[in-house]
This record gives sequence, C-alpha cells and structure tokens, in this order.
Amino acid sequence: MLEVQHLGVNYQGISAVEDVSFCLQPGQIVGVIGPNGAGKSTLVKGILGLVPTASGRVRYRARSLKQQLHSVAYVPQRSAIDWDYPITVERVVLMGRTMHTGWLREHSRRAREIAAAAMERVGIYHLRRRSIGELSGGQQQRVFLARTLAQEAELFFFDEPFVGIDKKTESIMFEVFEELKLQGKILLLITHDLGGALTQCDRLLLLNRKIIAHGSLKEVFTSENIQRAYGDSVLILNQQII
Ligand SMILES: Nc1ncnc2c1ncn2[C@@H]1O[C@H](COP(=O)(O)OP(=O)(O)OP(=O)(O)O)[C@@H](O)[C@H]1O
Repeated sequence: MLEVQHLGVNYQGISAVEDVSFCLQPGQIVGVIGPNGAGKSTLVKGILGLVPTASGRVRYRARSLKQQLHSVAYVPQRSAIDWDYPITVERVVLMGRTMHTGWLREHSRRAREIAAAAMERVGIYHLRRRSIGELSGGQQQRVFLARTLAQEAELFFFDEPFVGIDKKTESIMFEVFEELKLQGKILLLITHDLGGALTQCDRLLLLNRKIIAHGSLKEVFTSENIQRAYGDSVLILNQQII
C-alpha cells in the first residue's frame, strides 16, 4: 500500500499543495484531476521527493518511499522533456534498466532483452535506432511508457500521459495500464482528459491545492465537488466536463 500522509509543498512560502492524505492499494489506478495550477504535478513531485516538502510523509509497504525509489517509474509532462536531446529510442528505454545495472556498467544481454520486449509491447521496436526528436508525439509517449516497463517498477506515475497522442497510442496505453493493474502495480495518472481516461481509473482524486474529493468516479463527479474545484468555469453535462 502507498500511504501519503498530510503532504504539503510550498513554493517561496506559498502553499501549492496542502495537507493531502490518501492511500492506494496494489492493483489500483488513480486519476488525479483538478484545474490548471491546482498542484497536481507538485503533488507527484512531492511524493517522489523531487521538490522539498513542507509537511507530511510518504510510505510504501510501511517504509519510507524515499528509500525505495528503485520501485518507482515516473514520466513527467511532455514539456519537461528535452526532445532535441540527441538520444535514440533504445537508449531511453535502456535507461529504465539503469537502476538495476548502475550507471557505470554496460547493459547486460538480459537488460537489452527486457528493453526489446518493452519496445515490442508498445509497438516501437522498429524505431529503436531513431532519435526521440524524430518521432510523433504518440510515438514519443510510447518510448517513455516502454522505459517504465523496462524498469519493472511497482509504482507508476504519469503526468498528463494522454496529451498530444494519437488514438493508437491511447489504446496501447490503456491496455498496458490494465495489464500493470492486473499485475498488482499501483498507477497514478494526472489527466486533463476528463473523458474515457477517467472510466479506466478505480479511484479519482480531485485536487485544488487540497483534496476536494477522493473516491469512485460516481462519488467524485458530483456537481458540488466540481463546482468547488473548478468554480463557475465549467458546465457539466451527463458527467462530462466541457
Ligand atoms: N518551481 C516552481 N516555483 C514556484 N511556483 C511553482 C513552481 N512550480 C509550480 N508552481 C506553482 O504552484 C502551483 C501548482 O502548480 P502545478 O504545476 O503543480 O499545478 P498543476 O495542477 O499540475 O497545473 P497544470 O494542470 O496547469 O499542469 C501553481 O500556482 C504554479 O504556478
């Protein structure tokens, strides 16, 4: 179980995430939703120790997550990745094995096999020698998905994985997320896509600096909760936000 307890993150003394607590069980996909600037990315960065936290703690299997970061796969927002960096698809996917191999050692044959299987799984094996900058948005997102698969992690964090992708990539992602779930992994997806992606989530966490609601789609998607999180700027039609 992943336990986030009273997590708070401040930037220059201003609170971006405040007193956030929730638990996730193995085999669960949780979607984190909320308006722009709600603190969704900051929450993930706080959980992973990528930004200093003002309060709280994060435990996985009753131990501090910081001591188990080898169990964590994280794909940041597209905008946080330097797509002009001269690196091939295969090298990026092999980076998923670096935690296991170490920086200074050559990747083993087994590592290469695992990376190849991950690339096959998401349909990019034929692109393995291409630079990441030459790929479409969907292919690029699949490279990072393959990297997480190669890592053989327990906990998966994806920040806006559905941005800038094609239908084929979307369905591969949904399939892979479902497979990971069946393997008992924990997945946390930040998403602006309030359509199909949400129905794949077992739980939703509606955030606006604090947790506004946490639970099933039905529990979270009430007009009162949406109003509290998004204010008057949204119109709700049959549980779709426009
Ligand atoms: N490095 C930073 N320094 C200062 N303030 C920051 C920093 N990163 C984010 N913020 C601020 O913290 C708040 C939360 O930002 P965050 O990016 O976590 O929100 P978000 O919900 O992920 O937004 P979006 O949906 O637009 O990606 C915003 O007000 C943002 O301007």
